[in-house]
Amino acid sequence: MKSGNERVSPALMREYLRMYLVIGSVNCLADPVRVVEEALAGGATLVQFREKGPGALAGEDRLALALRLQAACRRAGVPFIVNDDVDLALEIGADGVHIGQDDEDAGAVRSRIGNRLLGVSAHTAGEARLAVSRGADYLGIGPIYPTASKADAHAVQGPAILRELRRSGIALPLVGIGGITAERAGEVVAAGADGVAVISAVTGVPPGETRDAVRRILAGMVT
Ligand SMILES: Cc1ncc(COP(=O)(O)OP(=O)(O)O)c(N)n1
Ligand SMILES: Cc1nc(C(=O)O)sc1CCOP(=O)(O)O
Ligand SMILES: [Mg+2]
Repeated sequence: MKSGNERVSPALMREYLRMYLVIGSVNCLADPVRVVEEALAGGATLVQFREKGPGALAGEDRLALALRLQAACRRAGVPFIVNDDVDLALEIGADGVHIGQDDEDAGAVRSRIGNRLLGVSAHTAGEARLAVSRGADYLGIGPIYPTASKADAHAVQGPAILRELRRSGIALPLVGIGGITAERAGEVVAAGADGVAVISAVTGVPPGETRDAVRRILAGMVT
């Protein structure tokens, strides 16, 4: 990723959001490092380490996996973001953090992480405006469609939420998340997202097919 001491520009952030892989070991049918390497070869533009849920790694195993995935991203020049755990992100020198409405306060996280990337989940225009004022670089908006990858997901919003946020004046880079497939990626971007964040559409394909899964999603966004 481009390094420097300044906040990421909205233009570069939009590029990073294009094909955003969210991944944890529990999501994978193959070694997560292999999945990430193949996804990067297919054109993934940003990777989030989301190691949570039943069966998730903890302690040293979790740290070791984070370091291996981070190294794969560094080799590919793609930013690596940690979900929820600001301490882990700082410990390993990650490129950023993604937090939700039930996580640490976005303003406090911004103070802790300096100019690293900060993503914040938002479900309404009010949450979006607050996240912007607290220093978010992008917003994760979802679930756009039904998802089996997050047990405590909010109600499905449909692509309409993206149009609504844009209409209400939210100009920050946005990424749609939740149930997005190659077939649906085009309508998510057409509704106002700068890209798509996916788990199962990439991690749920048979080993060896990950690169093509990513390529199909990218192709689905070309209008
Ligand atoms: C890109 C992106 N958008 C939204 C989320 C969800 O974050 P959150 O609501 O904090 O839920 P968890 O992922 O922590 O369960 C995300 N992780 N990434
Ligand atoms: C991590 C996450 N956050 C969501 C939200 O709505 O904020 S939905 C979700 C899971 C996305 O996984 P899949 O691509 O397999 O549906
Ligand atoms: Mg969270």
